[in-house]
Amino acid sequence: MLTIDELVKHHGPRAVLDRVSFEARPGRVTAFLGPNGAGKSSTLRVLLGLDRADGGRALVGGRPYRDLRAPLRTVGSMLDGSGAHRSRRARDHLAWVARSNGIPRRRVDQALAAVGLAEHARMRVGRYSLGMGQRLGLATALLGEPEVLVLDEPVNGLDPEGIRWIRGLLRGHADDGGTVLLSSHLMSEVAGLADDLVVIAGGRVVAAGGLAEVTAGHADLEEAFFALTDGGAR
Ligand SMILES: Nc1ncnc2c1ncn2[C@@H]1O[C@H](COP(=O)(O)OP(=O)(O)OP(=O)(O)O)[C@@H](O)[C@H]1O
Repeated sequence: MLTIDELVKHHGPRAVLDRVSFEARPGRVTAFLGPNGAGKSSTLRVLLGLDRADGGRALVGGRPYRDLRAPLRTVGSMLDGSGAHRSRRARDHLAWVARSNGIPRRRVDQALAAVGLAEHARMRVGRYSLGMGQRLGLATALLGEPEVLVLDEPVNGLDPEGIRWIRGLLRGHADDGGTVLLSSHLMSEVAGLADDLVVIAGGRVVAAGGLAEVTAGHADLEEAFFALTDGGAR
């Protein structure tokens, strides 16, 4: 369960988050949608303890991220690709992350297999394609078998087969009772995957609810998105 409650964030005099509130619930895939610069990454950075809010709260299972005892075993995340150094081999990177979070070493190969990188485990990350880097980022998120997944633009760089694969993976996680929050600025990416939508524009939540609820009265998800975000130009 993720709870974002009246979150406020300023950069200089500008409010980039203006009392943002929503929930992402277990057993559901929640898509966090908005045009470029809407405030998606800013929200996720506060949620994951990478940035401080100027007001409000962001909670993972009822606690602020910084209070989690074993964060990667509670919430797996992916922001900005794999997070691994280019000179590192994928397996060594994951082993290091596992060690730092008290995660059993056997999880390294399991996570690599889960994202289809078992055969490239010893390759240096600098030689990975964009899509392979995304898969490694996901392996890192899955490493601690967390209940919650928070993914910023997870589909970036994936080919159609990769997109289909990640959809199945996230669907399976939610169907097993997990909580999935993923951000996207592309409607087509989340159509057919998300159960719930949160639409943000100009730092404010402009719609939130079930897929059918948010898209009611619009021809499709894309039409709803443009209507809710003033064509993404806000
Ligand atoms: N460190 C910073 N200093 C100043 N402004 C910032 C900073 N970080 C973000 N912003 C501004 O905050 C606003 C929200 O940015 P954010 O990255 O959260 O948007 P986003 O919805 O994730 O967009 P995108 O889809 O392009 O990733 C933008 O106008 C951005 O320029």
